[in-house]
Amino acid sequence: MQFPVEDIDADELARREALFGPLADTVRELIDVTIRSEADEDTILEAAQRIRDVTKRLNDRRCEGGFGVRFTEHGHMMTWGNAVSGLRNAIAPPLVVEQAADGGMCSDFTLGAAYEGPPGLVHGGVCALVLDQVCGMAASTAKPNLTGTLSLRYRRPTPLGPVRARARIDRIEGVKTFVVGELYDADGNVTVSAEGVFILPAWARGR
Ligand SMILES: CCCCCCCC(=O)SCCNC(=O)CCNC(=O)[C@H](O)C(C)(C)COP(=O)(O)OP(=O)(O)OC[C@H]1O[C@@H](n2cnc3c(N)ncnc32)[C@H](O)[C@@H]1OP(=O)(O)O
Repeated sequence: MQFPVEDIDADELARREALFGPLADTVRELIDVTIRSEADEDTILEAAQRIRDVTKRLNDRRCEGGFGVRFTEHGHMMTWGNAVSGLRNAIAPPLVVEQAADGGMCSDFTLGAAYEGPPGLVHGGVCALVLDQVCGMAASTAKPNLTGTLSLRYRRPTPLGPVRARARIDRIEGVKTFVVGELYDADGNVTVSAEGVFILPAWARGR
């Protein structure tokens, strides 16, 4: 795995965040309204054409593959393509994950129409996606641990709307970090609980 270092200072980092963050926010709104719009046919056809035009312009210059995980010269990590928290990723809810008082990780976020599975409810795969990220971050505060096994118990449906995710380390055994986590609905009920084994990969040992 490559982790490129970009030769940019804090001002340039802030400039890029202020440029690309609102673009992703706008596209996220677009995704939501693409699902929910009840505009007339002409409006929909015009919108599709305009989106094609602007997509073509944005495509003129782009990086190869995904964004990757990049660092600034001062060690700031840019996970801007991340599917759950990426600043430039419009399909990310996005999650802002913070350290909780118990030393684990916590995030409050909203899952709208783009994350639906059963009517009005969050898709089970989206619950897994979010918990993988938050459990992975709890496991990776010191070293990069990859998901080896993630076991989920779907205890009750997760309604679309405000959701909380929490995760913390249960124990560490050699290269394996065992993590537990939960999703909560707006009333504070646990909807999904997770147990994960996160592994410090062979290529990262001794680094
Ligand atoms: C900060 C950002 C956080 C982001 C979080 C997002 C989380 C993610 O999405 S990560 C991406 C999804 N995960 C992956 O793609 C991982 C794919 N798998 C792999 O790369 C490898 O199989 C990997 C790294 C898990 C293990 O490979 P390797 O490093 O060679 O392990 P290896 O040396 O064989 O085994 C080490 C130990 O782990 C155990 N182990 C290996 N694989 C697994 C597994 N899948 N589940 C449980 N335990 C495992 C072994 O039994 C061994 O245990 P012990 O030390 O007791 O003998």
